[in-house]
Amino acid sequence: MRVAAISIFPEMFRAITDYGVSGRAVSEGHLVLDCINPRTFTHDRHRTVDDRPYGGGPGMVMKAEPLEAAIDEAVERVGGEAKVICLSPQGRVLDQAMVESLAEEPGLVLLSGRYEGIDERVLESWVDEEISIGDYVLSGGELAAMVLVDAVVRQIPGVLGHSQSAVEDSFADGLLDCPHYTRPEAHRGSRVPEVLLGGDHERIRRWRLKQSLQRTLIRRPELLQERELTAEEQRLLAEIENERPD
Ligand SMILES: Cc1cccc(C(=O)NCC2(NC(=O)c3cccc4nocc34)CCCC2)c1
Repeated sequence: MRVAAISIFPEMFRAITDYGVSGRAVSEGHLVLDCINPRTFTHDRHRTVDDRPYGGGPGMVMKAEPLEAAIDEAVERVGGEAKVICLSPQGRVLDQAMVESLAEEPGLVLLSGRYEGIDERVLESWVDEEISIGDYVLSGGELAAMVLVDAVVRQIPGVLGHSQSAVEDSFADGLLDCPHYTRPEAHRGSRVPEVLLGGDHERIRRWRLKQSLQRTLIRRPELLQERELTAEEQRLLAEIENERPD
């Protein structure tokens, strides 16, 4: 997958190109990430990318011209058929279904704002979709762009080893994760659940699924509303309901 990230802080993207799963995806060629700085497309002495807002008010607004030139370059780098996404608090909040859909795109251009935001004419004419990673105030869109790339790159075949993708398959479909444990068996007097110490893999699978269902029911019940439950999951939920203290 080819991605072009537009940002006045391109070095930030080293966080995903140089580490972990996304870093390996880059080194193995599953992901090509170009970072494009709108400042490259300024022509004044101060390389201005922002200016004061019409209508007054605090802060600055990112100028349309440098951003549009950067988007043009980005679309070319990505190879023409690119979906142009602006990471923005006004966007649709990212979820796993959107991640899986974005992973099907041949190329993505990700625009990250700074200051108070970007000139609206860029959104109107050049941006296909605005996406948010959540309802809180950030200093810029770069971390959001990196969250999106990290989530999307895990969907690319060959990026995750079999074991990791098995984890993805079992729980990425809308449940919270089960508890995880590793050595030692007893840590500060707290022991690992006996079921995990035996070798009964079917019993372990069922225990983990029940734990995920229980956590989802307690912490994020709304996730269960949206999700088809298998017969087994319905049985386990009934067990959980019966075991719940009144
Ligand atoms: C709830 C709320 C209301 C009004 C402004 C802001 C806010 O944070 N404004 C600042 C900016 N925020 C983001 O870009 C941003 C923020 C949050 C999630 C995101 N997902 O993608 C990009 C995101 C926008 C221009 C520069 C950074 C937040």
